[in-house]
Amino acid sequence: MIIEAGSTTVPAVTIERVSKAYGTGRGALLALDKVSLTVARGEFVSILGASGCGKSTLLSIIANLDRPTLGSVDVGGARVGLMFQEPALFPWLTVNGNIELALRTRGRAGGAPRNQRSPKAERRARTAELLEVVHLGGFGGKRPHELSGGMRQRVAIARALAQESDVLLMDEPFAALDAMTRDLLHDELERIWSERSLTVLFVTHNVREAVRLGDRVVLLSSRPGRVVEEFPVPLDRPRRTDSGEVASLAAKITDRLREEVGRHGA
Ligand SMILES: Nc1ncnc2c1ncn2[C@@H]1O[C@H](COP(=O)(O)OP(=O)(O)OP(=O)(O)O)[C@@H](O)[C@H]1O
Repeated sequence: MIIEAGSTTVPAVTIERVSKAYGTGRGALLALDKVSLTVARGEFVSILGASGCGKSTLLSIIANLDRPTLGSVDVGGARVGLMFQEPALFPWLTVNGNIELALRTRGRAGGAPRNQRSPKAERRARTAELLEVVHLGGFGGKRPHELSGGMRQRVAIARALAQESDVLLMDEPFAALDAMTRDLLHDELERIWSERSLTVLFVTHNVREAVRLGDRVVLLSSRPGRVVEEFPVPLDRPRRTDSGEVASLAAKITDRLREEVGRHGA
């Protein structure tokens, strides 16, 4: 749900003419070339592009893990969370332990203290709540290796919520999952996104997934990454990945993507 102030949308992320070169001189590699993009608060934007077009580089810059060579990114003080293809949970900690650690590094249990509980008891209660949100109630005592890939990604979503992220950057988070689990997680992510008014930038190679989830699909060119075209997705939610409407817009975007990949001989 895009958040508006009066009749204008409120930007959550403003990317202005961001270029990124790795290395210097003749050996320099231009990964991003003057990428500009504004994402509204509460918007879900899918970013699509061929392999190596700089999608991960762009997310690292937005997360302030890397700096642009030129240009700027403004997240207006929002808390930015990152989620990767691999959930990167601590294997020696239980599910509860992984979430509680995220709450501890946030320095509080999330939200205002609601009663006289100790910080530890508050973290426990908050962890239990978050596990319910991702439909993992009762799994808090398990260790990551005891969970399926889909369940581990749900823990990663709960951890991102524990960090109270306003903006969630997702780098192919469901790419390693089977189609059925992916469908389920699409539904859950969409529910959590709309309930919590999150802003999401979702990187994927999968065109249908991009259309299934996005308010907008932003197509990046092959290296160097540039914004080639943006496709609004005017389809009612919830959508189904295998619906005719999703397939038809995905086919149009795939044609454009092929053209772009062909142009660069990738
Ligand atoms: N630290 C680095 N040093 C040098 N080159 C890098 C570095 N990180 C990325 N690159 C190069 O920058 C380009 C963009 O990489 P990036 O990982 O951002 O692309 P991507 O679109 O996310 O790729 P993929 O879809 O394959 O994950 C690639 O050519 C990559 O080899």
